[in-house]
Amino acid sequence: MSDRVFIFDTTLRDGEQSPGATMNQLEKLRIARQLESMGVDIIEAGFPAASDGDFCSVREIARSVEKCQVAGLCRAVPSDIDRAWEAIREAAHPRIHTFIATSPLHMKHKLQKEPAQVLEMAQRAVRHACGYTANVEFSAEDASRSEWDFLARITEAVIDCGATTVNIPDTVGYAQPDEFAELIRYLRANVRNIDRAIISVHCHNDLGLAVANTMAAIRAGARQAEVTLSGIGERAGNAALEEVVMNLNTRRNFFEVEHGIDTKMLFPACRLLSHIIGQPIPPNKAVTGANAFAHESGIHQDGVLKDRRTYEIMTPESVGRVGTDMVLGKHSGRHAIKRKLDELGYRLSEEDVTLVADAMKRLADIKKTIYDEDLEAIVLEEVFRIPDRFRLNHLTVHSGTTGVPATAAVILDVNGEERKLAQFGVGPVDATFNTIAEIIGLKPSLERFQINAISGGTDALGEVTVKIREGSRSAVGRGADPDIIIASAKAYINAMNRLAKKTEETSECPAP
Ligand SMILES: CC(=O)SCCNC(=O)CCNC(=O)[C@H](O)C(C)(C)COP(=O)(O)OP(=O)(O)OC[C@H]1O[C@@H](n2cnc3c(N)ncnc32)[C@H](O)[C@@H]1OP(=O)(O)O
Ligand SMILES: CC(C)C(=O)C(=O)O
Repeated sequence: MSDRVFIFDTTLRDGEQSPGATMNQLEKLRIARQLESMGVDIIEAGFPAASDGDFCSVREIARSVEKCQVAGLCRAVPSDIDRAWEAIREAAHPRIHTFIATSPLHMKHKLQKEPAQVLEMAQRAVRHACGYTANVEFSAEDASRSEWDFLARITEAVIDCGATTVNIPDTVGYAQPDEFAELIRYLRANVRNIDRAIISVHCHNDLGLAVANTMAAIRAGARQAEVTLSGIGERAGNAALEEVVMNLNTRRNFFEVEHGIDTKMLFPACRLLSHIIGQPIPPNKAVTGANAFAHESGIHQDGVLKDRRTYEIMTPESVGRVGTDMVLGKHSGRHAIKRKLDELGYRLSEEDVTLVADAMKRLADIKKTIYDEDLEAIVLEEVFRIPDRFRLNHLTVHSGTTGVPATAAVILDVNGEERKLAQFGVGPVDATFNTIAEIIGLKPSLERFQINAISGGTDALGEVTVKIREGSRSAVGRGADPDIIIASAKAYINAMNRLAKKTEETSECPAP
């Protein structure tokens, strides 16, 4: 058996099924590029038959990603498979991923089919997909609640039809680690041709066991792990990529398998995702949470001061959380900035480094020390921001205790045309948002407003996240600035841009 575990990232497909985690095409492309430079083996880019928007995103990712395989998910029906192939066929390494449920519950009540019909559909689907490519994955949805004998028969049948990866999902997060490992061992022992395919697992987190089940399955012989950044996904989510990879790394002697991930890119990738979907990383999140390497109590601090290994089983540096002695400020040059970006896990083009360097100099004029978090906020703001239709040119706010309502005067660039207006509000943020909304001509409801200080001190960058909604469409936006009212305006405008982008994408993506 191979000692290499393939990392299959489904942030852009199952991850996007997480409530509130919708991404637009450009954002998906950015995540895909980050995954590619991190060394992910397969990117599941979406479900092309779901919508024209999904189709276009998958096609764009397939066109631009070179090193990874790009998978498109589809039901076991010919029209879905055709659509998936259409979307991924320009990829350097395309993969069709087709699935059908195999548990008695799903077959009887959802598919309303007999097991024999499901078996037949699975075989036909794999044969149909193999007509397009030799790289075909088959998933037995709800495998962990399926009858083992039937699961073994369908697995053997799809391998005979040409499937090269067979995925065993714990679709509803029901399995227990020992039991799931036993299932993998059972399939290895009872599927005649199992050596012709890679066994994959795809675990959900309904009982908080997604990573534990994935690790147990790898121990039992699974050689592909389906994961998402930060574990986002349907309901309680999927196994978190960063946790699975750091289990493999930290307990290398226990698992005795290799993977191709550059672990220094884990933290930046999760931060990028968090920025894009507007969902902060919980402080106690393993590997990437703010507290994951923090030591609060005296005995722990004493131990760490004497030898970090007493309470740290991995180093923050190994997952891309760096704190070096190189401090950036207004006198820093391009080389230092580039080196720091590299340490932080951002592999940027020369053009993007220039954007970051210019923004850093502007910030350094008003803030003496630029911390890593400040630089990261600049990257997210300057490089990973979608092209703006609305841009803030000027903002002045008056507020205080004088009895005069807060007033905001805003100059916005709207599609290249300068527009100005002043409005009142209950407070400075309300006045600013009212004015911006009036200029743009949209009046979305504000569902979330959150502000965090990025680094310490009263001159810290403030990072604002907002979520707005207009009818069925919602969008999150972020903005960072040492002035929290400006950060709020940037976040609101960013959300407005993303709301507008969502409308454009649905109408822009033509069926091929
Ligand atoms: C576990 C997972 O994460 S699975 C992936 C989940 N992702 C998605 O569902 C993607 C988004 N989905 C969609 O956009 C839509 O559901 C579509 C386009 C796929 C299908 O839409 P519709 O044709 O309107 O069907 P709808 O979603 O209402 O019902 C699903 C149908 O597919 C059938 N079906 C479900 N899974 C499969 C499968 N793997 N293979 C074949 N048929 C299937 C269902 O039995 C049902 O059939 P029926 O209409 O004969 O009762
Ligand atoms: C389609 C499969 C892979 C899936 O997402 C699941 O079973 O959860």
